[in-house]
Amino acid sequence: MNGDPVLSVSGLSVTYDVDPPVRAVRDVSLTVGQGEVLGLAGESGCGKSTLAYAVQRLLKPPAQITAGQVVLHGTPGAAGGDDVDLTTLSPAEMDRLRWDQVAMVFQGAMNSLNPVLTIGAQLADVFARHRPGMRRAERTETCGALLDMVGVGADRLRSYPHELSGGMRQRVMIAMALALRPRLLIMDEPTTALDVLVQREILQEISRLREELGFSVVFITHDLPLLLEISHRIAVMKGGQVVEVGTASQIYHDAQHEYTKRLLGSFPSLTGERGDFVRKGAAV
Ligand SMILES: Nc1ncnc2c1ncn2[C@@H]1O[C@H](COP(=O)(O)OP(=O)(O)OP(=O)(O)O)[C@@H](O)[C@H]1O
Repeated sequence: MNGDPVLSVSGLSVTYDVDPPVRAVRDVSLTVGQGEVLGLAGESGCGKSTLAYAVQRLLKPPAQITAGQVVLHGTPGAAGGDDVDLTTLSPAEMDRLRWDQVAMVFQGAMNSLNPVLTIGAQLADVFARHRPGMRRAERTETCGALLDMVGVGADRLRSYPHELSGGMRQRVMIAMALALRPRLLIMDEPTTALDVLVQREILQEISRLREELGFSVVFITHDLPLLLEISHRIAVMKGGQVVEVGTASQIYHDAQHEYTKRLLGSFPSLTGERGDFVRKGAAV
């Protein structure tokens, strides 16, 4: 990992308290560096989403964090720059940090926009809640700038969700997630529902924004070839545990764990043209 850590997860365990209990996340430890893209790979059901929701403290019963810490490290020199263990915060304290410091774009997020409110109104709502002192004119201007930033265009402020394509709506969700300039963006299968070209455009956009704004990304997907392209490091999960962490190149060229090797082997595309791209390296 390069740079100071933004997030350190240590010994985190989550259980769904059903009968019999499901230990969905088992003793997971991970670190995310400043400006880093950490890919989280693994087959369906291995616990990726549960881990992401636990970090954001968005789990609901019967899910329970049974052990571990999720420390959000402060920005050196910034006010209130202490390390905070998110698992110890009250719901109200966590509400203040969520979106502001750690934001999430989840699978199908584009369908969670309110159909009867304009895009502008929904973006403005983030500022109304988290930046109550912001004047209306500034809010409108900032929302327009955000839509420009993600390539939707400020002229769409008055559009309703149904007037935008799926890709555009997902860009709006990314704008919303970045509105308060969080230091960490968690993306859980953010482009799975989109066609491949739109998916690629959005990934390039995220990469550009990350370079411009300097936030870190945890990118979750079962699409290992995609992760090899876009991640600095990749953590491979199986049965609730992280079985291997390495740079994209280490994972591709020198996977240590049998499961990682099997996962790599299950994507024939890695030996084709795309594999060639991967072998030349470089995060997006
Ligand atoms: N509400 C729930 N009650 C009981 N078990 C659950 C619940 N939600 C998830 N699980 C179980 O927890 C485990 C981890 O699920 P999770 O959704 O985190 O995996 P995932 O890797 O994100 O999968 P996917 O890629 O399909 O989203 C699975 O065994 C799943 O069946």
